[in-house]
Amino acid sequence: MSEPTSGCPMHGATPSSAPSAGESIVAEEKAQLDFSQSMSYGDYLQIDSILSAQKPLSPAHDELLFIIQHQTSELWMKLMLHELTAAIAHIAQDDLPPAFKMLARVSKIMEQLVHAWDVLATMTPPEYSAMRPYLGASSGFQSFQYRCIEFSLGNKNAAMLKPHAHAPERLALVQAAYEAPSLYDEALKLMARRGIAVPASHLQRDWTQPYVADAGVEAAWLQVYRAPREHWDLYQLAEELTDLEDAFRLWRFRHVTTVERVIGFKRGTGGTGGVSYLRKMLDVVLFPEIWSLRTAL
Ligand code: HEM
Ligand SMILES: N[C@@H](CC(=O)c1ccccc1NC=O)C(=O)O
Repeated sequence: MSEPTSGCPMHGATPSSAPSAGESIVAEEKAQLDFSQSMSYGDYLQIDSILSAQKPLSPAHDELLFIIQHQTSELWMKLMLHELTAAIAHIAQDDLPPAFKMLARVSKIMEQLVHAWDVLATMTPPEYSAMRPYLGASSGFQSFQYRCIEFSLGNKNAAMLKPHAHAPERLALVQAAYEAPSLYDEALKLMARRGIAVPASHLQRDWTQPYVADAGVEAAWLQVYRAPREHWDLYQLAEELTDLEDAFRLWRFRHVTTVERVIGFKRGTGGTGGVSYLRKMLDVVLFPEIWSLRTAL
């Protein structure tokens, strides 16, 4: 078993012979204390493997923050993808109530990641500069789970497959998300199955191509928003998509702002212009007609 990277705060405390108040409470509660024969908390959660996965490369104090911030984000992204892929599958099967539950969870996870920036923003430019040289050419740009999320939400771009070309298993996952209909594509197919006219160009197409906004699709959503009671679940779906894109926009904004406060306008380790690239990403609109219909309503 590998050692955890940090010590327990109580390490070194000597137990006294008389039972303490805490010990009496534990005895009264009859909590199980012997785990030599049964599965414990750490066994079930694989805590040893999680806590041995932080391997700072620099002597900088703040590198542990940086690593944990990214690792926890990747764990939340794993759950997001789990929920998102299941939600897409449920929509494709006309089974909306579970999809609503899953999409609401995805939005809450995204909100959680928005708030997570507050922790990272405690790192100052000199603190980050101390560890940045150790990052080499690595960058969040190469996160395969992040790319799967972008693709599942319809932001398709073939160039984003390239950083995964050297790792066939990961490439296959990103490629699958790239080739599949996105959440929005499935929402439009659902709308057509419900008898609302959606342009054929948006129902059967090469799903690897970036989504192009369309007046006919806006007209379709307008029918829903002009008579919500008649199309309640499509209306609810559209509002859940709005929640999700709203939260994602906040995440992008907090990212670019944190990056500017930490590295200014330096180029990114991933090779992009840095803040200039991330600012371009603020212009991405995932579900365009869901936003434009509001002006037309
Ligand atoms: C001090 C903290 C951070 C800095 C300075 C930073 C900087 C950058 C920069 C400059 C880029 C552009 C790509 C490049 O050339 O490297 C980028 C992309 C990215 N970063 Fe960060 N980042 C930070 C924290 C984070 C965190 C906590 C996450 C959470 C997972 C994250 C996820 C990403 C992702 C997913 C991309 C790709 C975005 C896209 O392609 O739209 N970054 N980051
Ligand atoms: N792109 C960042 C480096 C960076 O933030 C990073 C490096 C390794 C793993 C994750 C990272 N986070 C987001 O890009 C930079 O240019 O400083």
